[in-house]
Amino acid sequence: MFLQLKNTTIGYKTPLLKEVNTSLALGEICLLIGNNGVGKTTLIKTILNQTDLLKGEVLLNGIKTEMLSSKEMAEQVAVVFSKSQIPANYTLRDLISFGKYIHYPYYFELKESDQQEVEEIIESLNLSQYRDFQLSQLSDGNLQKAFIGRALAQNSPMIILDEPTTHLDEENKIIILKLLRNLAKTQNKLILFSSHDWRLAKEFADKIWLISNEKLHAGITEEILLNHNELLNPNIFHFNEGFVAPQIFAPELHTEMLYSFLQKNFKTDLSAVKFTFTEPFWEISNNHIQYKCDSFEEIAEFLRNLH
Ligand SMILES: Nc1ncnc2c1ncn2[C@@H]1O[C@H](COP(=O)(O)OP(=O)(O)OP(=O)(O)O)[C@@H](O)[C@H]1O
Repeated sequence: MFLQLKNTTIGYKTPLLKEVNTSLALGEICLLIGNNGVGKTTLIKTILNQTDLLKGEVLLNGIKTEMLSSKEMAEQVAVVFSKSQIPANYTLRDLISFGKYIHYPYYFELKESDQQEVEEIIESLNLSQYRDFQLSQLSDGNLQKAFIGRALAQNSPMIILDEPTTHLDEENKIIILKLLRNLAKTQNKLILFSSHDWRLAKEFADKIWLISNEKLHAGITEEILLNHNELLNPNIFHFNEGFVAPQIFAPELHTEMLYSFLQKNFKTDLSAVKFTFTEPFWEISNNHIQYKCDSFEEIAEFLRNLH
């Protein structure tokens, strides 16, 4: 296991997360989730040895992180912070090249093989046409890719990203998440990333680390979701408190859409109403009344007349 947490307690004066025992292997991609302020960034900083542990150990590649110099740490882990400062007057190629400088003093010329590698990273991220752009001229999506490129140039086995999809539109979020999963699978990188877009991000993650109630719940994505009903339970979106869902017999997407429509528009208990979707109609039954609707507008009208 590349990253190991052993009886780890993290926090500041008071603990945020207690007695964690878990690990991650190379080739895995893990999503770190939890409400604002539960300690995601603190956990990341603790792994990076930027914040002191309160108790226990963190091991990277079998070595306690507190034993690693900052250079040795950089050889093991590359980091992309969401609030990364944009260095002024540098091009995209410069930024990605910076990843190589963990290996040399800053005044060194990069070796030809390093320059070649930087070019390959630029190509692999589909950024060739922006190679010589100033960073301030890049779109948010491409800038985020460039920061990931810098992390790749560092050649470390693990990459940690703090909210890599913040500020991106849906299309760019998916591009970044696909890219991260590809890196884990094709280059055997261990990727740990936090995200508030976790409903989307979970589609790309092998594992989830969920922080709640000062505990870290770690496991295979789908298993964590199954065991933490509160994450997927649509009740959390309920706009109307008094709404109780009807029985719905329909394909998954139709069920979801009907549920979504009803919970926004009705405050009532619909548990006695049964909806069955038989293309192209919704058959509705309620206390021996049968009705057929072919649009959500008609369904709304039917239900309004019912109550
Ligand atoms: N240097 C510090 N000293 C003391 N307390 C801190 C320090 N940094 C953060 N905290 C507190 O620790 C708690 C966890 O903060 P952290 O940034 O780790 O949460 P987070 O889960 O990343 O939150 P968010 O989702 O909002 O980014 C917060 O209550 C924060 O105020």
